[in-house]
Amino acid sequence: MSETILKATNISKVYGKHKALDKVSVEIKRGMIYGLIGENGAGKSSFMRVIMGLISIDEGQIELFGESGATGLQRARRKMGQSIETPALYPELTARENLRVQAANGGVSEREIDDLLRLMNLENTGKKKAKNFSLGMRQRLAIASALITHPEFLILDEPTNGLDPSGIVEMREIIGRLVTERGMTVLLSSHLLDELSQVATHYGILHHGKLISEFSREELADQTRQYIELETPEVQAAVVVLNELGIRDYEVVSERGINIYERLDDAAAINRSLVLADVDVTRIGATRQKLEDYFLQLTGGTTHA
Ligand SMILES: Nc1ncnc2c1ncn2[C@@H]1O[C@H](COP(=O)(O)OP(=O)(O)OP(=O)(O)O)[C@@H](O)[C@H]1O
Repeated sequence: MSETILKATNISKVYGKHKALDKVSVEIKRGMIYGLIGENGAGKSSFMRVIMGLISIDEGQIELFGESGATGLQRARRKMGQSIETPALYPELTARENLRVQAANGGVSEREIDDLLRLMNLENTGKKKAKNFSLGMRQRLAIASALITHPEFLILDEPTNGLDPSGIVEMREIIGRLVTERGMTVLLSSHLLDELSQVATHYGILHHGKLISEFSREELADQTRQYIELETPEVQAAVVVLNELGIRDYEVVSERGINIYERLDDAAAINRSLVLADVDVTRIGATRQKLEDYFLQLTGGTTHA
């Protein structure tokens, strides 16, 4: 991962008196899937629009594919696709027919339509017209339309919004494929950290127009790591047993609570040892910090994602 695809520096956007973006800096390298997370109104769409050149900025610099300045950015944006302003889907046409029209509009060949239909899990939609598609199918068709011109960098605004759990999983898989099969770079947004948790390689948390935190997938996994949650009225006695079992990576988190960060598959055996030592256990089990709790922690816990 070396080439910088997007370098946005100190981007600010003001609507009247409202600062929708406040000195936002983001760097995206080739092959990254960058997830922009923020509650409604945090500025996600504004940032994406700014990057695509759909709205102007009040402050800051944008560099795309190493290019800057009006002409350079215009050239660079030809290598980009987006689903911010969803291309009009023709409701009376099938998925294939829609893509044919998009190919004609984009002045590109129809050669890849089959591959795009497969990539987007739309190959079996046959004669079904777009007006009869589910929301997930419509979103996938919109992405297929954005891909018809072979973009290297794709911007997707809330691609999982409104989808049911299986639709979300499908969308995540598809986005993963864009990177593995097509070598693309993706910037996408969601108001839920959890929805992008298994797809993005990097995250930026946007809150009231400010980028308040950035972390990688690995850092997120560390922050929200799995542990065994042990609840007992006899914390001191339990600690003695844990030490006897050779468990070192644990933390007493409350008067009745201990989090154990190792031997995650051994909760039953740990429970047996505690009971044998006459330590009351009111609850024991593997758990993981909820991503949305982590999000609230980052944003100050005052708002809901
Ligand atoms: N054209 C506009 N004129 C005035 N205010 C705007 C305009 N577009 C956006 N805003 C305001 O700027 C802020 C950021 O909006 P933006 O759409 O970028 O947020 P978002 O994170 O994408 O939220 P959502 O998920 O609701 O789309 C919001 O307070 C919004 O009301």
